[in-house]
Amino acid sequence: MSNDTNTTNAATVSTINPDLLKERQQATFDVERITHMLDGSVSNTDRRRYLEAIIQRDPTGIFDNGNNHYLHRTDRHVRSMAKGVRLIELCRKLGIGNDDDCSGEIIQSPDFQILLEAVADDIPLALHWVMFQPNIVSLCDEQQQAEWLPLCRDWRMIGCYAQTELGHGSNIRSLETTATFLKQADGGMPGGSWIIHSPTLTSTKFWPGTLGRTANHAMVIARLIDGNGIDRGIHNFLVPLRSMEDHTLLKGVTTGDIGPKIGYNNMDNGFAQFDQVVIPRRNMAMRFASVDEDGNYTHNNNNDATSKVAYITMMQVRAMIVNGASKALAMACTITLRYSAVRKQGFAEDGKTEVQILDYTQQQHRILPLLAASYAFFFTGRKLWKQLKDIERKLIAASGGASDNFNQQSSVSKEQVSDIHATSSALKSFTTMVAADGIEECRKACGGHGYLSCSGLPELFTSYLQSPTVEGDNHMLPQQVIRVLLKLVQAVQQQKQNTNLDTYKSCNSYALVPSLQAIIQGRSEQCAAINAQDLCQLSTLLLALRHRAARLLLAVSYQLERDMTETGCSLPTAWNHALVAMAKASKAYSQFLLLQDFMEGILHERQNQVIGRPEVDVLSDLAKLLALCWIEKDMGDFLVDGYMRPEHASWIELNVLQYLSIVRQNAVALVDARDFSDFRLKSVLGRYDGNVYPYIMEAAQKDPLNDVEPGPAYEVALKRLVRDGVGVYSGTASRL
Ligand SMILES: Cc1cc2nc3c(=O)[nH]c(=O)nc-3n(C[C@H](O)[C@H](O)[C@H](O)COP(=O)(O)OP(=O)(O)OC[C@H]3O[C@@H](n4cnc5c(N)ncnc54)[C@H](O)[C@@H]3O)c2cc1C
Repeated sequence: MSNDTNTTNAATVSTINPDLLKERQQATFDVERITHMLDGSVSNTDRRRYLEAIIQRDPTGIFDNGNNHYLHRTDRHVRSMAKGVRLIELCRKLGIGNDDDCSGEIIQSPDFQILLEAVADDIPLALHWVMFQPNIVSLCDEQQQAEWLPLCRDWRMIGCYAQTELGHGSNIRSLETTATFLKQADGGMPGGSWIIHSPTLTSTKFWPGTLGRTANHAMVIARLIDGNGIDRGIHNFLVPLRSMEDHTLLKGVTTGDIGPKIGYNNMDNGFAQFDQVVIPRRNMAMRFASVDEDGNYTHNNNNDATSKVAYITMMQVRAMIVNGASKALAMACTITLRYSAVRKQGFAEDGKTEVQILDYTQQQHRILPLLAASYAFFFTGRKLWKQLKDIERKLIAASGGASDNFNQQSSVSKEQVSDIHATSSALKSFTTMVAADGIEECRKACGGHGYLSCSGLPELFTSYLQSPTVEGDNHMLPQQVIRVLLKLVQAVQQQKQNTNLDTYKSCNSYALVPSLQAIIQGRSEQCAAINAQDLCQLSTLLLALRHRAARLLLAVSYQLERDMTETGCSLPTAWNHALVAMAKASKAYSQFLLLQDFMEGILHERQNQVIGRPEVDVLSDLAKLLALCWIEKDMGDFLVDGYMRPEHASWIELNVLQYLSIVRQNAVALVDARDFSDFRLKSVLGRYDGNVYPYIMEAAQKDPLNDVEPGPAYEVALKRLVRDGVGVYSGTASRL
């Protein structure tokens, strides 16, 4: 393991907590093989460990996170910026990004992502690579890219993505910032200009990360008013905010930080107001639409494939989010499961031996399904990434063709592009919700010590809490999922009228078709398990999740139809009535996909001999536990239409208990396999050596509140109470 070399206080193997040692000794599989599987190969693991060591041993010491909790917000912002700058300096020294396929772009190198994670702190520059640069690549034409990308590569231009306004977030059609065309003849720059303006208070850009104090440019989303005064809706504009020489604000621009947030406070999420800011005409992102020197607006003649490539590129962030959900949840599980193995409360039957809290079934029931989910998210995140890359590759190959030949020229159908949008939307929504709730559950499961900052869990939780909101609010995304899936329902419904379902064959949602057909045709699907043993087969559990997903999807379709035909509701009203059902259907679809990908992933790794039989067994146990717990939680969904019977419900409960105890044996080894260093975990409870108590005390003693005796508040306040008697009861009547 890399962990024992990670911290300055690292324990040697001989000082590892005996309970943790015992947990590791009883593992039934090879931990390293799963680590290699998660990294992608043995050499990837070696490379990751090498890069992590570079961060941990950096001679400047800047990456030390030991004092994070004691720093004031401003100091943390400054320090994390210094980490970001040192990281880039190190990358240049190490030649990261020098490979042919990166052409000097550090952020294109997989090593950069590893180093970023190794830093284990949020870097204020992040939106530059998460949103700003990808926007230039996707939405700007070649000439614009040639001009701006080298500046980004060299970290002269540092950008953010400014879409959300004070008054509007989800409803981007109501954004108010304007970009009004000004001809040269009317006083504009040579070739024409845009005037970027915030006409109202509510049009203030509010929330963009990196905007407040860091970025010198913003990709601003504004309403385009062309030279003929026509509002063309929202478009992207590259707006300089600050001088690239001395970082001073440019004329007409006001920006600042939006203030402390629940978490993610290294980051300067910002506001910006524009007072008639003039930028060149060519600062409009012009790949898909352009405006000429006379202010005439045109949609560029890109074929469908080209626009879909841009769309797919942006969607890749979603795959990263699913993978991020896996890692964040796995970190929380690592902390909580190691701590649960070390922490003892209550007595065993002999009345003397104390019980590891991990042995309580309730503790297992709270944490082990989350551990299983973190593995499921890994397999799905990886598959989603591969699917998106594959579609992107095929679309790029087809992008020379004309728009109307799109389906013929490309092996990617329009249905497939919509389908991957639905898949990624459903998974983003579900996995980030599970991860956010799961981290908090892990925190609570550590009792009082989980409430300590030094447990690492509060910051993990509060930083992660943004994920359900950003990149599509989790409660909005199900609408997009259902909008796509309803077309599949329609195609299945119209099948008798010769509608071709073949176009859906390479779609993820096609897997729902057998259940959709059965339900539509009135053939009742029923769970075939005849005993508890049957009901823990992965294939049986997957069929149950498929049936439920299909049924809930059809329920949305029927509800919309009923509302509109029987009660005469308009579509928007019926749609609003169906929102709750949509959320349920989207979640059910995600669970089906996740289990299916988990099963396929295990098989794939086995076939490629990345893992052996013992690893297959332990991963299959995890997959079973996950599916059983999901079904147990929503049992009503499976009983309501008779898919399952009451005896199935009791078998599920029995099986949950059985698989909790099976998975429990390998719980610590399964989190060890994630190979999070102590440096990354930043948790006294989750330490690899399990020496929890000395380090809790060390953290307490380090608190600056303990620096002076008799306490910093004594002289300025407490003394007046205790010694000077301001609180002494004088017996007089109230004067209020
Ligand atoms: C940490 C953080 C970082 C961010 N970074 C950026 C950034 O870099 N750039 C940027 O531009 N923005 C950024 N944002 C803003 C983010 O994109 C928005 O917060 C998000 O899109 C949600 O919009 P909103 O906050 O206006 O919520 P609202 O749209 O006001 O939503 C509030 C509630 O209403 C519900 N709701 C709204 N409309 C509907 C509807 N039609 N149907 C059903 N329910 C509805 C939502 O589900 C939600 O529960 C960031 C936000 C956070 C918290």
